Amino acid sequence: MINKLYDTSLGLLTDLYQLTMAYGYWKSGMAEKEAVFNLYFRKHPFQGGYTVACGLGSVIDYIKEFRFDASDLAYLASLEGSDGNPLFEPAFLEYLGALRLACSIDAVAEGTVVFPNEPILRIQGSILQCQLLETPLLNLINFQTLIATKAARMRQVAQGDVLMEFGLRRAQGPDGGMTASRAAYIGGVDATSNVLAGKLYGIPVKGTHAHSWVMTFDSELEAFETYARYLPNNTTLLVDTYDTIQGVKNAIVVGEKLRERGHDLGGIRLDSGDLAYLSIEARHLLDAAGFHTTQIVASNDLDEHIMDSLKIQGAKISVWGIGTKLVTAFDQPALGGVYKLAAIRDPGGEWSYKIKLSEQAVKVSTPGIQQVRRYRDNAGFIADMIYDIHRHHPQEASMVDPYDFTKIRQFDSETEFEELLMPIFKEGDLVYRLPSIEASKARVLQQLSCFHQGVKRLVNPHTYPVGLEKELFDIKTNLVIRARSVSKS
Ligand SMILES: Nc1ncnc2c1ncn2[C@@H]1O[C@H](COP(=O)(O)OP(=O)(O)OP(=O)(O)O)[C@@H](O)[C@H]1O
Ligand SMILES: O=P(O)(O)OC[C@H]1O[C@H](OP(=O)(O)OP(=O)(O)O)[C@H](O)[C@@H]1O
Ligand SMILES: O=C(O)c1cccnc1
Repeated sequence: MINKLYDTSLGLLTDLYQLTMAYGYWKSGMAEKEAVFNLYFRKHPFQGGYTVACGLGSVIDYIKEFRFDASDLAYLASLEGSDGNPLFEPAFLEYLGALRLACSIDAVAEGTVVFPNEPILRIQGSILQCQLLETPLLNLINFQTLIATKAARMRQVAQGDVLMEFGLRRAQGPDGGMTASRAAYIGGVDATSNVLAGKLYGIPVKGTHAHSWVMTFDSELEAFETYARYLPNNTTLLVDTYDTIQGVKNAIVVGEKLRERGHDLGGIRLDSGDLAYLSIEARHLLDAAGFHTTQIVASNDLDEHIMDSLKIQGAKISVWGIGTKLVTAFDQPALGGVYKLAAIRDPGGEWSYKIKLSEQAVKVSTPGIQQVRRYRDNAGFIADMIYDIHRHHPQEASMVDPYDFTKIRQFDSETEFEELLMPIFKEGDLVYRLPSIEASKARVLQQLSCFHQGVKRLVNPHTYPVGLEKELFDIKTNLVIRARSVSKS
């Protein structure tokens, strides 16, 4: 999608430092050193208790398209260092021009519920190639995961109501709008007003009309009548341009005419004022006139908290139109996903595990070639365990709380589980069939239904247990101790 938007290949959609490091690896003969990186986040967005992974579809498109074309190389050749000489030598640019990605990528499926420190993507390949992918992978996963999570939160509040995404006009540019529409649909909205997203992603498109339609006519009634005459099968009338209650009455007049012609009044839309009071009044008026199935649509700066409050107030809203707060993730506009080196293969073929130290314990990275095991019982998911695929003995496991090593949980060989990371690319070849966008959307609901209600609540959610398998925990602890002593010596 984005390459079409900008009419270019996408090798340069990265930070300059990835290219300067790549050059350094190439010059020093380290380019082919094998490495493993993990992409994960440290804290749920929106002070929530869960996160919905999204963006793998775009990652697959990106990796398939990845290359540096002649114009990219010409641009890189024009870059200069501080001494005015070219930053990159021609032989390196030739190397980039011939580069074909040969990384192996394992990832969790789109729509999977994930938790802090769990790898969403694990990338294994030459250090040079893994490094080049850091920025684009974070770009593709962070935003879509954020928006899918926001939409999932709204879906949890809306329960069975219809959710429409109206955000394109407020989105962060064209690509922000397109990706938000895709991620919001996977996360839980039913339709979008974004017609290009409808065409390209197969998302249902829906909409009402704007205030300008009403203002164009001499009266609101004439505006409603004209709209209903020409769009009798798409008639949701915006009733708040002048006086909302009078607007509902005018909509009922038009609804009666629609009925005489064999159609029905689809809905009315409220876009200002007290949405609880007005929706209850509108429902009375509509029901009294026999319009029991006419929907009440609400919009106006809605988010999951206002929706929740409106539900508690008994608002009679059955369709929610949500724009700005959804597509911009208004209260937390970025997910802090990171991409960290976890292992490097020695010349002898052995893996050497790596950690990034930090003063804050939560920021110390976890080493190893990781997989996530999600345990369940009859009631649903009970805990996730991050383990090292080369070390762990799969039958029985001890899981350590990484922030309190005295908390240890045992899982016997009878406990059911699923593994979250699946092979996506093997040495550059795609080995995964991306599920349909509908299947990814269904996965979110199916996954969320298996978590305790406390994990899903909006305020002070319960912390779902995520631990490290004991052997991995010990490896990490020893590496931290060693790294701290080296940094002091
Ligand atoms: N009953 C309610 N409880 C909680 N929040 C509400 C309720 N009714 C509306 N809201 C929210 O309150 C905010 C009201 O926005 P605002 O102050 O812009 O008023 P307005 O009615 O939209 O006025 P305007 O005519 O300028 O559009 C919106 O975010 C809306 O979703
Ligand atoms: O409020 P949002 O969640 O972003 O939903 C989209 C909004 O976009 C439209 O109006 P617009 O905001 O363009 O104009 P208005 O504020 O005058 O209604 C629509 O009427 C909604 O209010
Ligand atoms: O169809 C609508 O009602 C709509 C579309 C975009 C933004 N606001 C409303």
